[in-house]
Amino acid sequence: MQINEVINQTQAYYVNDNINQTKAVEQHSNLIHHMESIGIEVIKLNELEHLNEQVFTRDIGFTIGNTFFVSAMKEDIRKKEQNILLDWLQRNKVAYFPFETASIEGGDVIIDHSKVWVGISDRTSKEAVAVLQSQLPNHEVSPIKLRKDILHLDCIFNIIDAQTALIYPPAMDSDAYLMLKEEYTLIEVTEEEQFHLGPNVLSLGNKHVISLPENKRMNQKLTEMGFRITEVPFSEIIKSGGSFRCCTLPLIRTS
Ligand SMILES: NC(=[NH2+])NCCC[C@H](N)C(=O)O
Repeated sequence: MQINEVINQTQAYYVNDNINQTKAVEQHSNLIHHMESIGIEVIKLNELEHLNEQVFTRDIGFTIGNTFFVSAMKEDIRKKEQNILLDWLQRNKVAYFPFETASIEGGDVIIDHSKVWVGISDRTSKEAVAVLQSQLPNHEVSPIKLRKDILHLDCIFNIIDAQTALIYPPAMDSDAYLMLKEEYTLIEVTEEEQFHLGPNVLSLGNKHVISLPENKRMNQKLTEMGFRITEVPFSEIIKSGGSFRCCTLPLIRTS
């Protein structure tokens, strides 16, 4: 994992410093270890050395109800990741819906039962949102316009239990913010926490959340609200623009 080709703002910031690969691999293994230790079955796709973004598996697809949607990636380097996913889906006989035209990436798709929030970003288009809505007649798919410098919706918004969400309001359209405020108790993160991808925690259910040790204030606030925080170091991986949510892709949703 390295920053060779800059495809987002976080990478632009860290490109000279770049990624300590040994440390990145160690941090990623540690995340998997934590997940397995609480009974999550982790499936790893084949890794290809030259696919530097492959760790961000969240973006290549998403499950809604019983359907697995295969994303249409915007960046060429990431399109190559899809072959490995398609091969796995076919070998395991998992049916899927492939987005073929307009681009959409899983980091922009946040699912809450019958509500689906989709970031409109440089990576995800309005056209794709319309296709998604047509595939999901029993869901309400709502677009959320993101500020230009924001990569994906999950960099600024994440649902962590039935009624609570983390949010960085300045980076989204104000109408969308008001809509989300109606739905959730919103915990606002600071600019610095957003820069460190604070909202991109991994929510494991039952108020258990995996978060970065750097985001002390945010973690403390969550703890006070009754969440159980496991701090997992991920400093090398976030240099490429994604954190815990981006590095995971749930395959089964019960609702
Ligand atoms: N779900 C996410 N926020 N993913 C982050 C992906 C980061 C990756 N370097 C990219 O630019 O595509």
